[in-house]
Parts: sequence; C-alpha cells; structure tokens
Amino acid sequence: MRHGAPVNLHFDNRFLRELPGDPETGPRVRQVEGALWSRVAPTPVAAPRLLAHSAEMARTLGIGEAEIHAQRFADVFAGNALVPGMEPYAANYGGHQFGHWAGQLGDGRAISLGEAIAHGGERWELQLKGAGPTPYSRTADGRAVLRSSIREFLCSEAMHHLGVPTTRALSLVATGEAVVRDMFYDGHPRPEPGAIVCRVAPSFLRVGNFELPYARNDLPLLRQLVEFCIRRDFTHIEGGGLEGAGEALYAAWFAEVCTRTAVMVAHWMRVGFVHGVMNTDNMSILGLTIDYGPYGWIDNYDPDWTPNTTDAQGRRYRFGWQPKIAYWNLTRLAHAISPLFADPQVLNAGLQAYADAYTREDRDSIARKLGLAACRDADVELAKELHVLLADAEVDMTLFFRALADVDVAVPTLAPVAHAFYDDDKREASAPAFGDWLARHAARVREDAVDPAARRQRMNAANPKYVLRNYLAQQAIDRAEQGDIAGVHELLEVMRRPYDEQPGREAFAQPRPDWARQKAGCSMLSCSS
Ligand SMILES: Nc1ncnc2c1ncn2[C@@H]1O[C@H](COP(=O)(O)OP(=O)(O)OP(=O)(O)O)[C@@H](O)[C@H]1O
Ligand SMILES: [Mg+2]
Repeated sequence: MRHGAPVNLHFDNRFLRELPGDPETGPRVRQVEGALWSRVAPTPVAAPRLLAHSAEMARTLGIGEAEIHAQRFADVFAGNALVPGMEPYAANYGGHQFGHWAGQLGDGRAISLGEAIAHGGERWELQLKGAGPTPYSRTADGRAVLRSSIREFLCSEAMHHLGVPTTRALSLVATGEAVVRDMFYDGHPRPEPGAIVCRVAPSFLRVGNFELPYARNDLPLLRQLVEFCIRRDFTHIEGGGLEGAGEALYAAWFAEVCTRTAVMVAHWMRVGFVHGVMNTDNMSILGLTIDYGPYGWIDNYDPDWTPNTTDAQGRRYRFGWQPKIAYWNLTRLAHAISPLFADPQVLNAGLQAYADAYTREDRDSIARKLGLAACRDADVELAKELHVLLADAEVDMTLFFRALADVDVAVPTLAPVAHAFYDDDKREASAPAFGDWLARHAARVREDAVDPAARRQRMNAANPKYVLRNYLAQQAIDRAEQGDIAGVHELLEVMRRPYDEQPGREAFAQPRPDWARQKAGCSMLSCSS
C-alpha cells in the first residue's frame, strides 16, 4: 500500500484509540470476541477511476477541487492508497435481521479509514463501502457493484438536500474490476462492474454494535461502548450536568437516540422514502439514515409497498410500517443496554420519547404538507382520510402534495392535481370523494387566514418537487453501465435543490412511466448488491 499526502486531511481516530480492538489483523474470517473492531486494509483494485463526487461534502472536509480531480484522490478512495493518519478497520456488530437475532455480522465490506477533523472541528468518519474482505465478510466477497454504489451515492446526497438526517457520500469510484452477482437470487449470476463509495458520517455506530456485546454477556465491553458513544457523539448530554451520573446519563442518551430516530422516520414518511431493510444492524445510533440498499421511493401512494423482493412475503419493511419497526428496533436497543441499569424500567421513558417525538414530528409534517399554520387533532383525521383516498385511487404522492399548493382555496377543484393520478378511471370514480376532501381542506386553510404566498412557500418547502424516483436512478445506472456517467451527474445536480422549481428539468418531476411499473431496479430490488 502506498502512502502519501495528496488529500489534505487531519485524523483523530478515537474509536481505535479508546476502545478495545482485535489483536489479529487482516481479513481471515472469524468470530471476534472482546473487541469492537479489527484492523484490516482495503484490498487494492485494478484501475480506480473517479466517477462522481459531492462538492458539498468535499468542501466540508476541506478537500479542494484540484485534489479531487487528481488520480491520487481516486486511488485513496478506491482503497489503493492511504493518507497519513488513516488507520483502516472494520467494526464488529451484530443485529436482528427480519425480526431474528443473526449473531455477529460486522462490516463485511465497509472499511473505515479514520475520523477526519474538519476545519470547524467537526468529526467525520470516512468509510469505504465495497473495499474488499474483512474478518466479517463471512462467505461474501467484500465488494459492491456499480448499480448499488450509484444508488447509495445518489440517495445519500439527495436525502441530505431534502433535509433528512443521513450518512453522506463523498465519492463514487469505479474499480475497473468485475464483481459477480446473482441479482435476483435465481441462479443467474453474471459479472458486473465494481465500484466503491466513500461514505461520511460523524459516526457509523448502529444499534447492532450494542447488541453484540449484550448477546455475548460482555458487560464491561457494552458499558465501554455506551460511555464512548456518549463522550464522543453526544457531548451535549455529557456536558448537561449529568457527568458521572451513570444510569441517569445512559437513560438520557437512550432517550435522545429514540428522539432522533423518530425525527428521521417522520422525515422518511414526509418524503415517501422506504428504507427496505430496517434490520437493527442498519439503524444508526445517531438517527441517520444508513445503508442505501434495496430502498425505494413511493410513486403511487401505497402504505403496503416495499421495494425489497427479499421481503416480498411478509413485507415487514413496508412504507407504512416504518414508524413501528423503528420503535421495535429501539426496544432491541433498550434490551441490549438493560443490564447497565438497576431498574431497566427507566428505559420506558426513552421509548415514550420516541412515541412523543414521532407524534410531534408527524403533526408538524401534516401542517406543513397541507399548508396549515398548525396541526389540530381534526387535521390528523383529515390527513388520514387523504392517505386512504390517495391509496385507493392510485395517486402519485410527490406530484399530489406538490400540486396541492396550486389548488385555489377560494374555489377548490381537482384540476391542479389531476396529473397526479395514474389511472383515468380511478380518477373519475374518486372525483367526488376528492372534491369533498379538497373542499374541506380549503375551508380549513381559510380558517388560518395566512398570506397565500407565505402558505405556498411553506408547503413547497415540505413537499419536494424532485425525489430520486426508482426509475430515474435506474436510467442513470443503465447509462453508467454503458460507460456514460453523465446521467449520474445530472441527477445529482437536480437533487441538490429538491424543493425548487428548476425550469428545463421537468422531465425529473414526472409520474413513473408505465414501463417502469414492474421493471427490475424500478419497482423491485433485491439485497444483492
Ligand atoms: N458483498 C459483501 N461482502 C461481505 N459482506 C457483505 C457483503 N454484502 C453484505 N455484507 C454484510 O452482510 C451484512 C448485512 O448486509 P447489508 O446488506 O445490511 O449491509 P451492506 O449493504 O453491506 O452494508 P451497510 O449496512 O454497511 O451499508 C453486513 O454485515 C454486511 O457487511
Ligand atoms: Mg447493512
């Protein structure tokens, strides 16, 4: 591995310094006990080539444009070279997958490079996804394919610009190597181009990091991790007069994890995002959206929809269940940390904080999406009735809410939202019901006596014009697989300003075309990535 300093970053690797690690280094697959991480270097790839980067993320890290376009940048973020201060490792975690305890999982293809300290002093962990085998790779290859890397790269940044708490993406690098995948697990493996995304977040700690020491009854390790997480990632709690307060501090921390998770999920529901694999190993302790695998975006409003074909049977991770699944995941975390409490009942306050925060955020979303000054109890019912109508009549969620601002509340009609319907017959059949709902909504809006321009602005800031529709991402992927990366750049550009009207870019704010209804990648995704 080559060393050098092309990319100017300063590292302070507290996770490695302050927490116990695995004495063995390298990728030999193994159970790792008594340790929270294992040193392992990325496996170099044949021909690193930068395909795309996030200008915002690079700026935040203090990486200049000239550095980005040097070959050295692609080498570093493909795992072929290290910047001084980088100390690659894989984290050790477990998880509940589809409701069942799965034992040790860990970073099987993610390799953290270190904790970069930005100019403002913020801490940003840099992590390569697809960087080669680690002790946690089990039977898999440690790699990622281009299609899934494009999806992770674009969605991380799209979510950020939508105001949804998320891990970020700095770069997308082609490896010049093929990766063999059986996309639908149907016995048809084929070679696909490989790629690596460099993800960025203040921390990649997950619920599963806490569950594993609990499952192994390693309480000292569990306590060390909780204390470290508070000290490093929740400094405001630590400084809040609870120093050394043990259980009270832990309980305050748990409640904040719960609150942040509620905020995150409420945003998902606001923008129509379906995560697809809400296993506890994919739940960030910081309340960030993590692991952009078989995720999808709601086209026609359907609370029962999941894009994940691996979950087609029970549809555990369907859109409408996300709030309760997140709650269940938090009960797993509560369980995991319960041995640290003389009376674990205190953790119920944290779970209650989840419920309260979700209700609060959801009501805030309702008010903003419907253009109301504040959400009253009756408005929650109004929103529920709308959801039923949208689902029954097969109406596009994004288009409908965006167009709702165009309905004249003095004389409400269906015309401004008519283009959001996928089916003409269903539109005709549901017109009276929608007419009735729009009339009641308009009457409710009039009660607020808010300036129409201000109301419109507020609605537009909650109802995005542009989301990363599944078929749009797939079109960019199809082009990229043919060697044309421009579609990825174009989508990234559009998704940088999702709430703005962007004249000339109307093609990105259309209903899902018919051909995309049942096409792989557009409505169905497996975990094969
Ligand atoms: N190609 C692979 N090689 C090795 N391990 C893998 C691979 N794909 C997934 N895993 C591992 O399988 C487990 C569950 O996979 P999941 O699909 O949730 O994660 P992921 O997409 O790889 O990563 P992340 O959660 O880091 O975004 C994790 O331990 C993950 O590291
Ligand atoms: Mg994962």
